[in-house]
This record gives sequence, structure tokens and C-alpha cells, in this order.
Amino acid sequence: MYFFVTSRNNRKLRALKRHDRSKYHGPFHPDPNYQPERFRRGYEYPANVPRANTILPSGGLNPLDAKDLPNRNIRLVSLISDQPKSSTQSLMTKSSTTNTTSTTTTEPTTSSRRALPRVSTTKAAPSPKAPSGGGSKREPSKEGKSAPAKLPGGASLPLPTMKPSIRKKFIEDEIERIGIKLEEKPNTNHWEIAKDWLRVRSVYPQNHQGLGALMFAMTKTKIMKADILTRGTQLKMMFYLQGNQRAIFKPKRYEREHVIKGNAYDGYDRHNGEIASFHLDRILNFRRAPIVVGRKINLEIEILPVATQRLKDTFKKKNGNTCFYGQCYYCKETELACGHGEIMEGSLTLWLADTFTLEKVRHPYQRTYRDDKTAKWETDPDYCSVYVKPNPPYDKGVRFLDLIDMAIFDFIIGNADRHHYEVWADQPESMIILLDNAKSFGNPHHDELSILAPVAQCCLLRKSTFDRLVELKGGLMTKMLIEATRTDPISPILHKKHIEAINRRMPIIFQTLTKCVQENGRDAVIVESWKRPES
Ligand SMILES: Nc1ncnc2c1ncn2[C@@H]1O[C@H](COP(=O)(O)OP(=O)(O)OP(=O)(O)O)[C@@H](O)[C@H]1O
Ligand SMILES: [Mn+2]
Repeated sequence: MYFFVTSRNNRKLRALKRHDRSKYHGPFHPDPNYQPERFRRGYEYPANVPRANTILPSGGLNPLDAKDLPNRNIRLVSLISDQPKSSTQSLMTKSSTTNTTSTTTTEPTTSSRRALPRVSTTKAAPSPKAPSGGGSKREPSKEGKSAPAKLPGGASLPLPTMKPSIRKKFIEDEIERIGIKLEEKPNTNHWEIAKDWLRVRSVYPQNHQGLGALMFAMTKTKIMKADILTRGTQLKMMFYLQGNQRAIFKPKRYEREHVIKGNAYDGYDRHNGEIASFHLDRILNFRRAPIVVGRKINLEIEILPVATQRLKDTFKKKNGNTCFYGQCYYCKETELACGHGEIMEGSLTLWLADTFTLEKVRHPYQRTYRDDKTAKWETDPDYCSVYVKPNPPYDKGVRFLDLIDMAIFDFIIGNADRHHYEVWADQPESMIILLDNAKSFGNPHHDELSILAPVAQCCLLRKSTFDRLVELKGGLMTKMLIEATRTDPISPILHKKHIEAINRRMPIIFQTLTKCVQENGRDAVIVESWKRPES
């Protein structure tokens, strides 16, 4: 009898839940309550719908909401300023100012121990002393190294800087180096070259002149066959290029200035984000992302004649434009991707050679993709030390530091959708391959701090990444990004608001690291390698 009542109640509860469509909007559908209509990834959350509050509101506040909240006049003081600051320096410093141009607001907290900082940035949060020209104004000492910035508690986070003249030359060289000439190089097997490049810890080499020729080939080579790609949840096509090379085509869905509102993982893929991310991967010298170019295709001439029947079946005309909807988890006839007439812009990602096998791993900082449910990492400040650090594959080797690198990368590009990542199977030293970066550059007015959770909680960073970030600070990263993408066939790749967003996010990374250094000491945070200490 008891069982009967309970199961009937459960049934009722389940039925109730089924009608409550306000919850699930993630990529998976683990339960029967899933309602795809409402929370397709292409769906943008209406502004007037109240959202359930989580302890951590996805790591950031919408700047537009900040004015409604009390006691948020808190100014973020940069810790990477060039002169040592007084003890008012802290990641979040309470300020009595009512200055509305204050770039950052944060909710006051009684405890310094919380899962994540809640900071939201409305517009460029300049590091006060960071010059826009990319150089550093810090007075160099005789060796060209600056005095370390002293922090409260005696810790320091030295940011080595170059002599202004050396820095100037460095900037020029870096900008020169990162530009790519897309030029034809006939009688070359570009695909074979890309295959030879593939390593356990890199996809392509640094500064290889073959890259421009390979990318040129990607933009021009005849498409021999076009098919759907059912893998993943987003609309895309699989192309087979002449010479037996596969490539993924992600269609343009938004104009450059479009802002994706709502959750940081909302919206369709951004093809330009996929391109910009590849170049950022080059700039950071990670070389862990597949090679991507922009390409405009003629759907009627280049695709339909070589399309498989199952892809052709999803083609439609709308308002005189050729469109398709493909076949994937979120693909449906009413959500067409349309060309401009017959021409469709998109990104083309080179398929990785089969030298190694991909293995998919669940990201330890995976989101719940639900408003009513927080993941453990969002509320537990010890999540990293208890659940990540001590356990394989993060307890030794390169994986853990790769995870942190990826968090930095994703924070810069604004990708909050890294629910899984991929590595080479059976290769313990494998890199985390930065596959699928298209959920990026959605909202340039919002910095999704929760993406930095692995950095803020684990307080570890590979030294080479730290050094590179220091080199790129002060605007060099974005200068290089603009130069790197300038020759892409569908350039400009990013709207200037996104460039501004990157410049704003860099100091936030340094602030997060500084807080780590304050608490743990520099040597424990910036490391060459990491291994779980013997207990
Ligand atoms: N360049 C590539 N080389 C080899 N395999 C790839 C490549 N790009 C994607 N894949 C494979 O296809 C899968 C789906 O691709 P991708 O992640 O870009 O699609 P998606 O629809 O965005 O997926 P999701 O919805 O899970 O984010 C990847 O997880 C990977 O296994
Ligand atoms: Mn994706």
C-alpha cells in the first residue's frame, strides 16, 4: 500500500516536472522531463523570465542587473598595476565610491572562502597602468626586470617586463610573425603535411611556412562529397576535400555584432569564434586546436551536386536563400541555416589525422545546464583539492596543467560549454586537444568568471603559460589576434566589442592568479610540472 501511494506520488511528481519546462537546457537529456522545444541551444532566454537563483549565479552577474542590487559599489583594483599598491589591494576591494563608471561590481561576501569570486564587468576594466600600446610603463631596473609587485601578506607576483626598447621590438616581431599569408603552393600534398605535423602534444608546429599554403588549400580545394555529421549536438556538414581530406563546416548563424544573451552556453555555434579560437591557440603557443579557416561556399554549385541524399533531404529554399538544417541533436527543419542567396559563410575545421585515436573525457567542472541545480564545483571551495587534484588522471603528468590552460583559454574566448574534452587514447602524455571552440564570443559585455573556476580553486598554472600571458598583456594578445585573422577570407573575424572583452579579461586572469599567490605563495602556483605530493 505504502509503495503504491509513493509510486503514484512519484508519478504525479514526474508528470508535474514534465510540464515544468523552465529547468533543463543542457546538451543532454538524461531524464523524461527533458523538453527540447524550449531549451534548444539556439534558444535565447527571454529577458523577462525570472531565473532561479543559485548560490553562484553562473559565476557572473549580468552587468545590466547590477544596478538593482544593493551594496555593489565595489571596485576591482588591479593587482597587476606596475607600482606596488598599498594594502587596499585585494581581488575585490570595497569602495565607498558611487562612481557609476566603476568597471566592476561584485556582491559583498562575509567569507573570503567561497567557491568563486562573483565579479561582473560592464566595460573595459583597464589595468590602471597597463598602456594600450602593449608596452609596460613600469620602471625597468638595470636588468630590465621590474621590482616584484608587493602584495598584502608579503607575497609577490613578479611580472617580468622588458626594457621599453626591447619590448617595442618584441611586439613588432610578434605581430609580424603571427600574420599568415594565404598563398597557393601547387604540387604539394598539404593534407599529408598536416598529418606529419600531428604529435602527442601539438597539432601543428610554430611558425611553419606550410601553414599559409595549407590554409589556402582549405579555402579553395574542391569539395568532392558533402555529408551530414551526426556527432555532436550542433548543425554542421562534413566535407571530403579533393585529395582525401575531411573537414567540418560550421555555418554562420549570426552577424558579428550579434550578442547572445542568457546563459554563457546559450545560442548556436559561432563559426567566427571557431576561427578566432584557433588563432588564439597559435598566439598562446599552445598549438592544441585543429586548424580552422573561414570559407564561403556556393551551396547550389559546390554542395548540392556532391551532397549525400541524407544531407540533400535537409536543404530548403527560404526567401530566395538556400538553406539547410542537417541532422544532429538540435537540428530541425524550423531552424534553418541560410545562405545569402546561394552563398553560405562558415568555418572549416581540418579533421585530425588518424595517427591517434580520440578519447572523450567528462570535464570535472562540467555544468548542470539547469537553473535549479548547481554542480558541486560551484559551491564547494574545496572541490579541486578533494575531487580533482588527488585523483587520476589529474594527480600526475600533464593533464591537470592542460585543464588549467584550457580554463584560461576558454575564459578568454568566453566558452562555457566545455562539458567534455578530448585526448589521445592510450597516450599518457597527451595534450588536451582544444576541439570544438565554436561556443565562444557570444556576449562581449559579460565575463563568465565561472569558466576560471579551475584556476581560482586549484591555484596552479603551467609556468610557460604564465610567461606567455605576461608577454601578451597590455593589449598585445588582441593586436596579434587582429593581425592573425586579417588575411582570413571572411575577415574581420571578431567585432571590436569582443576585442575589448579580451583586453578586459586578461587582467582578470592576473587578478585571479594574484589571489592564489597571496594565499599559497608563488612557487606553489606557477609551476613547471605538477604531481600530487606524497602523503
Ligand atoms: N577536427 C576534428 N578532427 C577529428 N574529430 C573531430 C574534429 N572535430 C570534431 N571532431 C569529432 O566530432 C565530435 C563533434 O564535434 P564538435 O564537438 O565540434 O560538435 P558539437 O556539435 O559542437 O558537439 P557538442 O554539442 O558536444 O559540443 C567531437 O567531439 C570529435 O570527436
Ligand atoms: Mn559544441
